[in-house]
Amino acid sequence: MSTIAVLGAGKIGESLLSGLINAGHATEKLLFTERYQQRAEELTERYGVRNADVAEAVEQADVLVVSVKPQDIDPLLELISPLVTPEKLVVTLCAGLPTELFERRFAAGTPVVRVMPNTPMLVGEAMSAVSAGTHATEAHLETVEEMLGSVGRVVRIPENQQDAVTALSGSGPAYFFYLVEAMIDAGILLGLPRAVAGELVVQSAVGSAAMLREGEGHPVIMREGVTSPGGTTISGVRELEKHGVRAALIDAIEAAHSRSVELGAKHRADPSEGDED
Ligand SMILES: NC(=O)C1=CN([C@@H]2O[C@H](COP(=O)(O)OP(=O)(O)OC[C@H]3O[C@@H](n4cnc5c(N)ncnc54)[C@H](OP(=O)(O)O)[C@@H]3O)[C@@H](O)[C@H]2O)C=CC1
Ligand SMILES: O=C(O)[C@@H]1CCC=N1
Repeated sequence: MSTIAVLGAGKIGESLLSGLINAGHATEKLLFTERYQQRAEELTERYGVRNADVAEAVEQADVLVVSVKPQDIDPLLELISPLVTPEKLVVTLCAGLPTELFERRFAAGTPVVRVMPNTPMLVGEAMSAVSAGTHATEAHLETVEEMLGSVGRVVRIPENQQDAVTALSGSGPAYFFYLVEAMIDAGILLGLPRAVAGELVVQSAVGSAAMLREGEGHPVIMREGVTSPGGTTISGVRELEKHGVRAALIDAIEAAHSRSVELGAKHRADPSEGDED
């Protein structure tokens, strides 16, 4: 079992720690670094995982998971670049940041794998997409896939698709939660108690997700199955169309993509690559 250090245990770093522990990863084989002592103490208390300073984490871990905000990457790289050797595997979860940024900063030959996961990792239902950097081998990819496979599903993609994946499945849970929030508000408007509205909406979401996962048809076919002629659903769907909800979702995901490109632009060897949007 590899020793994994999470560098920056914020929301996604904590999701990973929690998901790995739930999946049976030994807590002694997990480490994390954090900026603030209070946050570090909370996490150690919650998960029984050891907080380390950066030097200790880099020395002791086989796999270094970089999970700070893209805006915080430079100071972290300053600290770890002199310490990381090519025997380590670096896994970056940072939106927008290309593997070549890490490769430029680390010792020649250091393997880097870029990953875009999502927070359902917390409950073992993440969707993660992985891309190998220049020096990452099949064995490195398999190590990452094994780690992420224990907390959800994993696909391999070319790195030039990572910004799109970030917008779609990285940010995706936020859009589903937003929809659920809005539907619960509608229940409240119609006079249902909040708890009842919440249960109705969440179970409807879970049931719909299960049908989608079973893959028994295209989402359009499943929606048609709910939409009785002259019935209630078509009245609702007409409002969604009138308000341009489909276009709004497409625009939202396109905007998230642009932001991912923008976050990476200043770190690319050729910054003009970020100018496409
Ligand atoms: N949240 C999500 O759903 C997803 C996030 N990601 C990516 O994961 C990364 C983290 O995102 P998220 O978890 O949301 O952000 P958070 O801000 O919650 O987490 C980042 C954590 O890293 C800490 N940190 C910053 N610099 C250092 C440092 N030098 N050493 C140790 N700890 C440090 C931050 O501390 P402080 O609070 O003081 O800033 C914070 O606790 C981002 O790059 C994001 O793109 C990828 C997929 C999904
Ligand atoms: O909002 C963000 O930037 C991160 C990346 C994908 C999900 N959360």
